[in-house]
Amino acid sequence: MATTSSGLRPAQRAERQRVSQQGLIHGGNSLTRSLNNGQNSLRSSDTKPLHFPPAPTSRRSVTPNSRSNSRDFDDDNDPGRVRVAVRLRPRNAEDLLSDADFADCVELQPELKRLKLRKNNWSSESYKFDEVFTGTASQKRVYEVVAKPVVESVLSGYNGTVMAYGQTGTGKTFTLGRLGKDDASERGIMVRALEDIVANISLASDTVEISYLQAHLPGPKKETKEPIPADPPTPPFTCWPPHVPSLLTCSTCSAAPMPLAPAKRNTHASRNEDKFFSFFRL
Ligand SMILES: Nc1ncnc2c1ncn2[C@@H]1O[C@H](COP(=O)(O)OP(=O)(O)OP(=O)(O)O)[C@@H](O)[C@H]1O
Repeated sequence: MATTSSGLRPAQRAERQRVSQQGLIHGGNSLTRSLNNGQNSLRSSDTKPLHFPPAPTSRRSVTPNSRSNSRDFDDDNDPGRVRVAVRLRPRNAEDLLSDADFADCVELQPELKRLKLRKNNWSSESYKFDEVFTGTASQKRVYEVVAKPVVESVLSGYNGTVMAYGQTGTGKTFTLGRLGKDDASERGIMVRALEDIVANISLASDTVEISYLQAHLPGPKKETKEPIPADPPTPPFTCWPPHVPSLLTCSTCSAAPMPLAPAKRNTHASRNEDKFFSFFRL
């Protein structure tokens, strides 16, 4: 988001806690077909397809973070760009307790795929995304719109990455990493992607390589001022046999220890600005 916290009213600052962006990076032409970082990540193995899947004509491609007064450019013809969705999480108990009402500073326009930030009564900025999810969007819908096309590309032989970006407490872990042990409908992108990948590969001949990376800004954080060391990148790892529980276990084992630091807005904050989840079919 282009707005800085220093210029925000309290309600706007609180609203920023609810808004996170999920960006997609994948190599195929698919729904959230954004970016073919494809040419570089194309596998040259004889056993893998070396063509891009055809671009579905029904899928729109728009550019995030365009101000409303800027030129909208429909770059459906740009197969290489990153596609970005924004998800507003529902108000949590703390928001409800403080009777925070965000409607006066943030307006979602899902049908236009826009998010409007009101700076004051006279001025607002509008940002356009590939997809806009309101607080009622289900985990299933977010997966199907944002990540499933990446999975489809991976199954076609390309590498793919789903990245969640946002301030602490905006729902990155919820969107990507929720396991759904108690409520299966809460399964996040990671679990759903693994389920689809494992269901569509040959257990006899395929291997899946996964990389899970969490990144945050090194140095003091605004809310606590204590320094938090940067995570080392988690190296890609492979699992055999490739079934979901073992992949998730490997993911947990391989992940660098996560620094946890309670924040005002998230008592379980991992303090990660970005979470990436990449998968490669080998
Ligand atoms: N879409 C959602 N629906 C319901 N609850 C949500 C949603 N998104 C997030 N939450 C809740 O909001 C809280 C903060 O979410 P989460 O821990 O995923 O944030 P985060 O962005 O990963 O934070 P951090 O970067 O500090 O780890 C959690 O209690 C989570 O369950």
